[in-house]
Amino acid sequence: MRTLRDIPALRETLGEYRQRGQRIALVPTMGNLHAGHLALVEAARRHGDVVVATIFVNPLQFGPSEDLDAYPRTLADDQDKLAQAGCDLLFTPDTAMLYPRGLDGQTRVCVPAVSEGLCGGARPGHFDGVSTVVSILFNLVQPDTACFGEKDYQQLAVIRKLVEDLHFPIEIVGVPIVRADDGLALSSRNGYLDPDQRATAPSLYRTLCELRNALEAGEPIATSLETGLARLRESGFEPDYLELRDADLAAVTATTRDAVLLAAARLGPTRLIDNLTLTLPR
Ligand SMILES: Nc1ncnc2c1ncn2[C@@H]1O[C@H](COP(=O)(O)OP(=O)(O)OP(=O)(O)O)[C@@H](O)[C@H]1O
Ligand SMILES: CC(C)(CO)[C@@H](O)C(=O)[O-]
Ligand code: BAL
Repeated sequence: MRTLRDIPALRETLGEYRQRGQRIALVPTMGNLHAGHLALVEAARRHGDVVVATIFVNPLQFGPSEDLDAYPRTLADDQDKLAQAGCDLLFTPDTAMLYPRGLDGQTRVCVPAVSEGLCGGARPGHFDGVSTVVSILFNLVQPDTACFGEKDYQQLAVIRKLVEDLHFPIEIVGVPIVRADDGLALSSRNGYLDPDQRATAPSLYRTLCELRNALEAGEPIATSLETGLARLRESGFEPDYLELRDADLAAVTATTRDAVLLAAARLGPTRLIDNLTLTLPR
């Protein structure tokens, strides 16, 4: 696996792939890789002839009081994992390479509606930062396919709309959530949890499972969500949101069948997200 840090070298190598007629599958990440990321690489291998991963902790998607500085940076370990997983090329630009005018002068991409509420409500400007960096990566790599995790359900919806609205000729592949044995969705931020918090963390998933069962059995939505929120608080979480939306993240109506439960909740300073799809009864 090659690791490249600058744009001209990236373009040269991508040009060689294209000359050979190879289809390019992209896996954008912020590093500190775990089995969830490696599932994206596996999906990328199925969809492309060459896999290009990126590691960039994007300052544009972090709020001023968020964990940009603390975010784990583990490049050597990530390189080993990616090479073993069959990644062909790793692009690891720094901030000056992607945003040469600085963050304030940077042109931004905003995907309306779907970026609002949920994580977009709790993290103002977050999805503009994601949409901007993903657009830059799409323009630089010009992949045939790009893989994103369903753990970041709203992010995946934002990127699908971005690709449609900006006419990027890229197939977006959503990859199912990879969980620990106790159900906790794998996340780089799980590393912030102390042992007690790590023992509590799976109750986010357990609460979503209980709620899904209640909703699929026809329990009323509002009271089920209230019970779920109370359960999270009893477990020690401070919820940002717990919502039921339709599969496209629009409000649920009387005719909605395919729905998704989405939650973000804090355990101490650590913010965890998770979601579960379900089918509402007729
Ligand atoms: N458990 C998981 N299962 C499937 N995909 C995942 C999982 N965790 C992360 N991903 C996906 O990996 C990609 C890169 O995510 P990122 O590098 O932010 O990792 P992360 O573990 O989600 O970190 P964070 O703690 O910042 O949310 C995203 O498309 C994300 O949805
Ligand atoms: C898509 C992404 C790599 C953009 O920085 C990031 O939001 C992530 O890791 O999910
Ligand atoms: N996994 C999404 C990146 C973020 O939380 O900033």
